Amino acid sequence: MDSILSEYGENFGRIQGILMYKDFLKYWNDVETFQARPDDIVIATYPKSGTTWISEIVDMIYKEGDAEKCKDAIFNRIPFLECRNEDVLNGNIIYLCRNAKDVAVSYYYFFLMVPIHPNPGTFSEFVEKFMNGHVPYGSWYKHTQSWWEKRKDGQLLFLFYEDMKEDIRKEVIKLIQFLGRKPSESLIDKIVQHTTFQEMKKNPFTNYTMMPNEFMNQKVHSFMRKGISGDWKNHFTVALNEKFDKHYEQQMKGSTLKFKTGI
Ligand SMILES: Nc1ncnc2c1ncn2[C@@H]1O[C@H](COP(=O)(O)O)[C@@H](OP(=O)(O)O)[C@H]1O
Ligand SMILES: CCc1ccc(OS(=O)(=O)O)cc1
Repeated sequence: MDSILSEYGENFGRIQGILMYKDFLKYWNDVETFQARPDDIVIATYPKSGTTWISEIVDMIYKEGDAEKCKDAIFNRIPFLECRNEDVLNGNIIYLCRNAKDVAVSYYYFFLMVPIHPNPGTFSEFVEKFMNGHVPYGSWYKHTQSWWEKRKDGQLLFLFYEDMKEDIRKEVIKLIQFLGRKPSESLIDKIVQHTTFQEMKKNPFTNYTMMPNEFMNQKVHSFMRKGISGDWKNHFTVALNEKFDKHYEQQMKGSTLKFKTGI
């Protein structure tokens, strides 16, 4: 066992070198051999980028804006398909990404509240792990860039959390159109209203309160923590920010993928 893996403990393993929850590895073969149908929709995200938010919006589109039909835990309505062989992926894909600094902040608090994780240490120690990809799902830099390159293949709608924060109506219209539906004002209104941070925070089907405390301890803080862009400014010191930016430039060199780092 390598030193990173031993720090994470028995509930973690590696797949293709990437750190992963062991429970997700059990069915890895099924994940790899999964065949999407052309009318399937796959949502892809790096953790803490707004997976729950985009999932609720997509399900509301499918349920034609009827929130009554969305009354089951979000992870049952939109099940996780963690990782798979992209070559056989012929369904439509929605990729949602979020700037690295806010993801690192959100991930840090996720480590603190979900006891399966090792103690993340100080924020700056955690950021070091994040920069090295020593977190579940591995390197944010590789994840986002590989999906950014795939957008050219078509069938992929690439969205940004920051754009959703800035103008949710615009992004919801893009989603409705991508899913081949008509963006009526009434459908957009219902979705926008139902998926605000405040609504999703109090909705037991999206706020993960259905999970027992032993799995997710919402006494530490709620799963729906802040839901803002730019919270990194409250966590990164000037020195840490400079170090992060330097590393970021190296990792993203040559990439045309650009983020808004705070609205
Ligand atoms: N409706 C919404 N609007 C804005 N942010 C939302 C949201 N629903 C969830 N989020 C935020 O998305 C992050 C969780 O992402 P995921 O679902 O991929 O785990 C959390 O970020 P914060 O920890 O910064 O608050 C959470 O608050
Ligand atoms: C700890 C299990 C778990 C749950 C949810 C995850 O995804 S996300 O952060 O909501 O994107 C990842 C791991």
